[in-house]
Amino acid sequence: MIAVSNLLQLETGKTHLGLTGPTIITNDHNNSDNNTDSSPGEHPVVLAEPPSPPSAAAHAQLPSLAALALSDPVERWLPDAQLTSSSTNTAVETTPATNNNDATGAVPSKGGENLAYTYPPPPSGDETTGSLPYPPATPHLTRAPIEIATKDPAVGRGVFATAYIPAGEVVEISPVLVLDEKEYKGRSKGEQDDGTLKGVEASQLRGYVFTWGRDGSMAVALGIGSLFNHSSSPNVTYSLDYSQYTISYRTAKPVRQGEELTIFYGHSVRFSGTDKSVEEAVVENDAIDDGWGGLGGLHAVDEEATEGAVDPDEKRLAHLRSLSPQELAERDNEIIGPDEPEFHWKKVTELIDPEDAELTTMSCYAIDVPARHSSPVFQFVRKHASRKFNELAHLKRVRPIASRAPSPSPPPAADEDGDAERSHRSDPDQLQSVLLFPVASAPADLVALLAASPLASALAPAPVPVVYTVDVPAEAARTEKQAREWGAVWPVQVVHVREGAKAVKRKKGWERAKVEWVQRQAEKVWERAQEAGRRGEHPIACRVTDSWSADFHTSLHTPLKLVTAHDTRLSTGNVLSHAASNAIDAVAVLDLQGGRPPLHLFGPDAANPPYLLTGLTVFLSHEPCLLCAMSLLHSRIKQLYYIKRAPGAGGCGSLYSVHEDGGLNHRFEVWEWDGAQVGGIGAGQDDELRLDP
Ligand SMILES: C[S@@+](CC[C@H](N)C(=O)[O-])C[C@H]1O[C@@H](n2cnc3c(N)ncnc32)[C@H](O)[C@@H]1O
Repeated sequence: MIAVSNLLQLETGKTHLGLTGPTIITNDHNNSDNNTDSSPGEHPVVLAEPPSPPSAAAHAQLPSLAALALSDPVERWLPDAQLTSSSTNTAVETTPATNNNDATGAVPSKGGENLAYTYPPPPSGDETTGSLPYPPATPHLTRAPIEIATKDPAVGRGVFATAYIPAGEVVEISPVLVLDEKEYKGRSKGEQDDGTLKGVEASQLRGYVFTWGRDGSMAVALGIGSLFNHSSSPNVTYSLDYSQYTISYRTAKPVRQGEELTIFYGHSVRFSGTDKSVEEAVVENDAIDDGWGGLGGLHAVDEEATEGAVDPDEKRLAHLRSLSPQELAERDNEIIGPDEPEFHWKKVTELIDPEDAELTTMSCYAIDVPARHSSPVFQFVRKHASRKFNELAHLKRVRPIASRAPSPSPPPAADEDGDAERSHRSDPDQLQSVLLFPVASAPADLVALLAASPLASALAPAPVPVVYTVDVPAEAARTEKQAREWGAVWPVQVVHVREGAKAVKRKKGWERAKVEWVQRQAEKVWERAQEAGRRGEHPIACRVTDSWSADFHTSLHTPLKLVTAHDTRLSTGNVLSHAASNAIDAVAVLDLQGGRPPLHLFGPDAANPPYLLTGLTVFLSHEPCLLCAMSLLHSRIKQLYYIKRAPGAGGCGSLYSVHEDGGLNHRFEVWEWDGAQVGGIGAGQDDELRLDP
């Protein structure tokens, strides 16, 4: 049971516990991932519930395991500010519930709610003799090399490896005993909570139950499942199987012989009476019910840590709110160029911006003739050109011999119709090189044709000069700089027009408000990925949001998030449960339930009616693998931002660039974090994380 206090109430009055297992519906008010999105005192709105696991009272007609698993790692909510400001008549509301049931004393939260729910200490045994309540080792039958032992009386029994266990091994599948809310809490839904523990919750079992679904049911894991102790860096992850009524436990990391196998009980935990918990279970200050599951009785908030602390985001918002509309617009619209320190993103593209292109050359035939004889050469070329279009249109046709040697600024060259004439007029005997044909498309009998051409007659009795090959620029220059550099090879035309798909890297920068919006979304997905890692999953997360539009968003706009999901390959044993897939599935489930936020909350790119992820933006902690990149493409996303590359596996820049393959039926923009690798959001571990090891 996670954060019993962290209840969500829909308009129906239905109350939900934070989910156990990787499933998440989060109370905005308390969830770190959204705290910075919210105004204090306001509460999030859950627009839709993911498919519900069965309640203890409704075990018939179970949904498929797959359907449940898909929604497991998913959080969905709308930002408070938007909902309160723009959708007061929206169909749903949430209110924080309270829980005063704390055997060890209620710990009031900032808002006056009692959020604490502290674990009881393990049975103490006989203090006078120091004997343990249970034998130091307990016999059991399991195929996994594990033993139940008490190595630290303050923690009680735990599960230890008797031999090395590789990562990914299922070490236990525990059947569960499900208790409904009334049985567990000793009171019916809606019944006044008088602050005393009742029912099963009043017993020792309080420290042994897992939240089971969202209707208040709790599950006792029979077998070894109840004996895993908590760690904030666990080596075992687990998943709930609502159809089988089991919880399976799988190693998330290799475990050494003698090492304790631990699971993660919840975002922050408190164990009464055990000093160990203080170092072991660091209390994190603002997240309570992450819905990850874990055993019951999770405490809540560390008030001391948050008391008086000013949320930096709140401070920022307060400043922004103090600005006049004009001041705000000026600030928001200031363009931050890609080379400025605040700009942390680089576009992921294989396409080369023509303005940055290096010189490429092609081989051509040329001939040197006095300027006065240029015209017969041009006529000859026109007559024998094998292509309808002029393959050398991007080049000046003529180069005065004097300028053949490279020079920083070649003299203006003669062209076919104008400059040649001028050069002819200025000095008709000036020798100049004239381009004939690209070698690849020249007539096979070029020399013979020239010998029979009017040029030969014009030059007679002098012979037709030798035809030679010369390398010339293969493309027109796009900038004066390119024209200067490439012109040293052969005079080239300058074309200032940008064209189509190639013109992808317009370096105009982003509005300040967009820079901040992208940064905040990226930080949130990164936090979520780290969180997943702490729980023994691969530290990969995905966040689906609306798309930035300068006409629609301001820096006061609360980032809208449709879903956030994390990778669940380790807990589910399904190698396809990548974060992006989980997120895409979650959006589909949301839509099936009609739970997508009202369209007016989205920027103008969102499809109307909604269709897949059309027009939406996706933030990923890591570059998507090829499969996920294709899934995002099929989902019709508008943009993708990722923080870390996945060398050898990524489908958006590393192995391949799915997002700009002209043969596929959709394209999207991709940006990669380019900020500090130390101290920034991309800092730290998993640089080389492979998505498909
Ligand atoms: C599910 S039980 C685990 C098995 C338990 N140690 C036993 O002996 O039965 C949960 C209880 O174990 C203890 N515990 C688990 N993890 C702990 C930790 N990291 N630090 C201190 N106590 C812990 C707490 O007393 C908690 O109520």
